[in-house]
Amino acid sequence: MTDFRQRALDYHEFPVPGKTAVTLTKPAESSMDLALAYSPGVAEPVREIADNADNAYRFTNKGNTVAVISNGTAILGLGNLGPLASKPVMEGKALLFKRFANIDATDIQVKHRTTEDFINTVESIADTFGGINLEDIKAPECFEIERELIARCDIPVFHDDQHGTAIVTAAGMLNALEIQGKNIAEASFVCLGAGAAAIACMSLLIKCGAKRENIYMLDRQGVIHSDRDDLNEYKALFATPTDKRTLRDAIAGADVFLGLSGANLLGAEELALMADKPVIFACSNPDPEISPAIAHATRQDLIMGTGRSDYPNQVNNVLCFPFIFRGALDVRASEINDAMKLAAVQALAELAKEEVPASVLAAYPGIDSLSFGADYVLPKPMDPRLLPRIASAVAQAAIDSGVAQLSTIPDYTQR
Ligand SMILES: O=C([O-])CC(=O)C(=O)O
Ligand SMILES: [Mg+2]
Repeated sequence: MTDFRQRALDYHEFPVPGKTAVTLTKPAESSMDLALAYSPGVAEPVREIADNADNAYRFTNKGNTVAVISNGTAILGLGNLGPLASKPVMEGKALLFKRFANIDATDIQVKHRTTEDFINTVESIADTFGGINLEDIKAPECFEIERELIARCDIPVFHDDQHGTAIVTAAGMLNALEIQGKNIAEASFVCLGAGAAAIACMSLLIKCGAKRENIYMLDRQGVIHSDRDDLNEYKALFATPTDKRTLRDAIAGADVFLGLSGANLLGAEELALMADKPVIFACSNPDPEISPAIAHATRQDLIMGTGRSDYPNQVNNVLCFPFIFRGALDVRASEINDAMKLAAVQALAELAKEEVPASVLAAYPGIDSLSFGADYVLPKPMDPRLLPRIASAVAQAAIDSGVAQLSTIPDYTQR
């Protein structure tokens, strides 16, 4: 483990600090190149954009850029460690945007006093970019931040920890429940955590057929029930009339455990109390609510997912955010709406049921076969089919729901 720690630090430090850099897309070798790139040539696109803002998509990098913006108040499952400490994660998201969807992402860490300050800062710089990916911002502020920025900006604003996580969770959950022979409308859910990801996941699962009355959500105080008077408006949506108070009370007989909270909060004794053939998605990063080793030692009939890449069933927003932005940017969608999110859920869930090409297996040494089942409920992040499938489904949904400004979907197989 210390070895891995050192390796991770070295990866970030050498050969140059950090994970991203800027590259040039135009020649800058001759004096003519410079005359075109800078003064006097640059004045021409300036005039065009001043005349018509849409020309920014034609003459600048706006249309292929996403700002990854955080204030560091909820970094992974590590907590509120401040904006600067979130920079490795935001650079990491930029790396993933580039690697998986060829989107040029810029990481931005915002130090602010009030929520309004943060909103104003992001609004003020939004026009620079084709889209805004909000990341690792704590609840409940993240809900107001996202709502306000969607209203004030005419580019897509997407809080990845809410919707990216929810889309991947919903796709994996639909598949896992199908494999376990359970119907989402009858399944009972325990959601440990009541932050941004938890609320978004349960809300999207309800849109996919889960019943609100079959859900127990827990925060640090225990079960969110109707007699509590300490609930914000978002948690209150999940308050149920019940005598259950603890995780142990809630989990007895449950079909699903969804963890979006912190490390090691689910005990083996509690896992043992769940219904037959349960689904456990322990998604706290980097350390899950229960380790797969303990979970599998406790019972054999479960399907287990985590947020990590080193175990089967990685339930992580990396399976969504690069591709949903690719589709949104390519048809210049003004927002990422529910129709686009549900299209992404469906595309992701369906892809897991298809045969896995040898090129995907080659990217995972140590795995010699993958097929739809308990250890493969979601596609692998290295699967090159994610881009064409999700981006085109999302772009089509944007067109069909009337938020796209362009009506042609690129041929992703030609990229
Ligand atoms: O970064 C990850 O692995 C997933 C994520 O967004 C988080 O945990 O906040
Ligand atoms: Mg995050």
